[in-house]
Amino acid sequence: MVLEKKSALLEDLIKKCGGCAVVDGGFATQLEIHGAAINDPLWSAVSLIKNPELIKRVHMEYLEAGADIVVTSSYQATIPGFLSRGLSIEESESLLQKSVELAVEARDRFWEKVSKVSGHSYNRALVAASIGSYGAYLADGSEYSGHYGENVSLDKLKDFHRRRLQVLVEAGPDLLAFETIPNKLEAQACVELLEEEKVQIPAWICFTSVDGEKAPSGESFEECLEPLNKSNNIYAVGINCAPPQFIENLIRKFAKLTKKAIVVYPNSGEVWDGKAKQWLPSQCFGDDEFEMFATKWRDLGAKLIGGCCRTTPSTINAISRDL
Ligand SMILES: C[S+](C)CC[C@H](N)C(=O)O
Ligand SMILES: N[C@@H](CCS)C(=O)O
Ligand SMILES: [Zn+2]
Repeated sequence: MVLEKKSALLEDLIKKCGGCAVVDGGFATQLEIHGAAINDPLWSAVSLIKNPELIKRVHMEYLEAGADIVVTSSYQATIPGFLSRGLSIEESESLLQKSVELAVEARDRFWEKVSKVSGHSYNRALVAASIGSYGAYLADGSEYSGHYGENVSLDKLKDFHRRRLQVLVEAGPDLLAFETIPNKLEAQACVELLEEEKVQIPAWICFTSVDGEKAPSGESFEECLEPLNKSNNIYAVGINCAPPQFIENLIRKFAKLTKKAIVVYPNSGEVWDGKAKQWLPSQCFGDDEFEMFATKWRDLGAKLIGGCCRTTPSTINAISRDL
């Protein structure tokens, strides 16, 4: 019942937006633009320790740009990651909770401000708690390979995700955003966990893709979507942090494989070098191209559209104007 009410909130937002809501853009990218040093095993989540005020500022910038959904700073925030930094379990859990609080505070402050302006065109945004893949935690680029090795079982992945999920859910986000999932095993672990934990918050699960056809593991999306299609917890499925030129084909593919809403928020087209920990120049798309792409993606049926790494508030502004 609670799950249905919360899903209705998202459904209403999509309706208010005319059928397609705008997700924010590269969170880590905007932190870096403001000078944050994130070459760190915790990547963007290091800012939860070092500069929480900057996190709030970045959320505000995406809201001002027109994001209807803001994704929290918890992508690479994990309890084992914080523990290996010398933090206690209590401190680690409180940072996870803080990631949701910062986004909720930004959303509430922004909404209070714009509500006073007559004729504004904003919607009250929703907060999606980011849950990065196991590969993101490994910080070795394996969210783009999907190869976790033979020792990584379904149970191990569930154990990895369980406590963080509980803490994030407890913090009260509107949605859960599983990001850069690279294989079927992890997608299945996430779905089973949502059921086992009786989570009453709708979720989306986004995969990466490095060839525009399959998940990074080489598994077909037909296989990967199979456990998701059966789950009431999953509101939307899609792709994040893959190059934008793959998205049209992938939406067409997903539309044949699922009745779930489709969510897409690609990166700029640059490619992440997991060893060197830097973005390699590649075919890279700017705001004007994103604007054109977004119309196409909406027309193909995507209900949630935004940007991921190397996109900025100006990208989101272009998408928002367009949609
Ligand atoms: C989406 S990738 C660019 C995030 C960073 C990666 N997990 C790492 O730590 O190297
Ligand atoms: N939402 C994440 C990126 C996922 S690839 C972040 O920017 O921290
Ligand atoms: Zn990304």
